[in-house]
Amino acid sequence: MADAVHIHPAVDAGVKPGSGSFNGGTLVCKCAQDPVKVRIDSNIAYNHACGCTKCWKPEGAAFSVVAVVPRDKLHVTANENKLQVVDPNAAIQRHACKGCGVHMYGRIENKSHPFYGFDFIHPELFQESGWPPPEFAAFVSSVIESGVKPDQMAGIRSRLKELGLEPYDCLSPPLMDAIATHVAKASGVLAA
Ligand SMILES: N[C@@H](CCC(=O)N[C@@H](CSCO)C(=O)NCC(=O)O)C(=O)O
Ligand SMILES: [Zn+2]
Ligand SMILES: [Zn+2]
Repeated sequence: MADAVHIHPAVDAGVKPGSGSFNGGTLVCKCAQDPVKVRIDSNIAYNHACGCTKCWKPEGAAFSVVAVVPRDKLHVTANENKLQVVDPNAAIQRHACKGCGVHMYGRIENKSHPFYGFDFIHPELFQESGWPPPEFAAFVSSVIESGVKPDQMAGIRSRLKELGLEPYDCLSPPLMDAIATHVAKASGVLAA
């Protein structure tokens, strides 16, 4: 039998509820010395598991856990010189630590992108606990692009459902609606 796929260490033992009063904290990379630190001065939103090939995942995990914060609530507070952009051509410019490879934040620079104004972060990097848990799983079919066998997908989707993470092959319906609304307003189909 193929080895069981690990979704992500933050959810493999069950999705832990948040404290209900989380309001930010400090993300810390995995370098033993001179870690990069990023301060977040707000709660996180739309926390989800993501199966896409571009989001950073810890060793052995098939999914990342990723959420958004307003870009003006994010500040790099230590060792910013260790950060480099993984792919300058991607919509989300992921700033990774050159020492440990962890992605500290992903920023959208294109002002007409539907999610402009939000930065993507991995809440497991908070030194504080209590952040709101992932709510759904996005880009589930994309794990095949990272090497998961297609015949493992039924098991992965049922495990995600068991964890309460509804699997979607793009984003969740509210986020897809937000994208379509943005596009319809930009084209004039909907009043801005
Ligand atoms: N099948 C592709 C999908 C990649 C993709 O579109 N990822 C999304 C979600 S990332 C956070 O949820 C996205 O918006 N990407 C834009 C970008 O990465 O710049 C794959 O798996 O690579
Ligand atoms: Zn590092
Ligand atoms: Zn992703």
